[in-house]
Amino acid sequence: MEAPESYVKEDRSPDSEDVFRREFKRYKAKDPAPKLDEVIDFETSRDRKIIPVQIDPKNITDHESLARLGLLHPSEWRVFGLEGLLGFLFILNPWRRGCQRYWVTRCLRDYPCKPNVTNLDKLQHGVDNVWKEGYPEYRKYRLQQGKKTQPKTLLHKLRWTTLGYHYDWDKKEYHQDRYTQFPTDLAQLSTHVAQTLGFPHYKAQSAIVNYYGLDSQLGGHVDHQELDYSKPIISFSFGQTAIFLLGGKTKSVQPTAMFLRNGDIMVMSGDTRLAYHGVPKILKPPMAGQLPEGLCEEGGEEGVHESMLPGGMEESWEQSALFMEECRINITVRQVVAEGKGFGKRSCDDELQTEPKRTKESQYSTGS
Ligand SMILES: O=C(O)CCC(=O)C(=O)O
Ligand SMILES: [Fe+2]
Repeated sequence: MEAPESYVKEDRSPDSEDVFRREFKRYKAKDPAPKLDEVIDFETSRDRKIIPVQIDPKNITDHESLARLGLLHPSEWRVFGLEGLLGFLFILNPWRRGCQRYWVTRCLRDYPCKPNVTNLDKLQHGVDNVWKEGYPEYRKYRLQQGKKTQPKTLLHKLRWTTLGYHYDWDKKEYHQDRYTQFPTDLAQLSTHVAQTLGFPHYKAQSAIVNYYGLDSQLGGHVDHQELDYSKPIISFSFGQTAIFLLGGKTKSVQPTAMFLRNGDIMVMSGDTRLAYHGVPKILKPPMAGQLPEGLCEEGGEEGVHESMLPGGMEESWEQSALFMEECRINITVRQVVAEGKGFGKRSCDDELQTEPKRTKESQYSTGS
């Protein structure tokens, strides 16, 4: 698979003039830039479609682990649903001070290392440690910005990393043998978030970490290759703000546009587990080189796991910060197979029947 210059994994099916696509194009447009007044903003939560959600205190079983992973006590989380989108949950930046840096650092420095899989593997000789090999050149590029003719660097070309069961983008499937150990910290984070939101026994088995530049998009798609639809997709956003479109089971459903900002967590379950979604735009920061507030915070709160404290990251953060000035990271965590079931059988036959018509193109395509 060739890495696209601009990250467009866009749907090119014949019925392309569908509502989802129309909205995608509208938000993607540069000139004129779209009006953003209809984009749902959970920060101000003014839209009448927004429904506040109460966490069931019975689900808060291990707030100390959540704290160690960098999250506020769930009683402080601001959780929302959206009218007409059953199973969708939005948690507005529930992180403790300074704790997002840890996850950003993991996504940049550690998760893209071998044996995990990245889009760069097929690009060239194979890169063992993308950050280590790519950062010096990237830094030089950024310091010389203005010379637009300069070719993009290796780090600019990093588009995704897969973890756990590695999604095969060519065959468009997971395979039981394409597996490397899922990172323990991310598994803990996902299972604790899932448990708190009422999804006990969640198994984080696979993740796609997406890296977006300021000109990147992710075309409309449904994540339907997992074999257990009864388990949610949990999405963690860091860095620059995205406009996220969440539609319905077909592309004829008018999608809802919302901002996904640094620190926000989103869950797609129930009806929205198989909904079309995509990212038509990353918003440029108000001032060039501006980091989201949460990434400027220095942490050091009590009860946070030692490895998450900035002490161990001080030197490296300066580098990560430079990169995050022009980047958005999203991690989507998935449970691929139901507990006790193998790869042979889909565990939710009911959902299978209601699955949307799939075209080859409606899945991830590289856009190249
Ligand atoms: O970047 C996002 O918010 C969405 C990512 C996504 O949909 C995916 O990786 O399947
Ligand atoms: Fe997705």
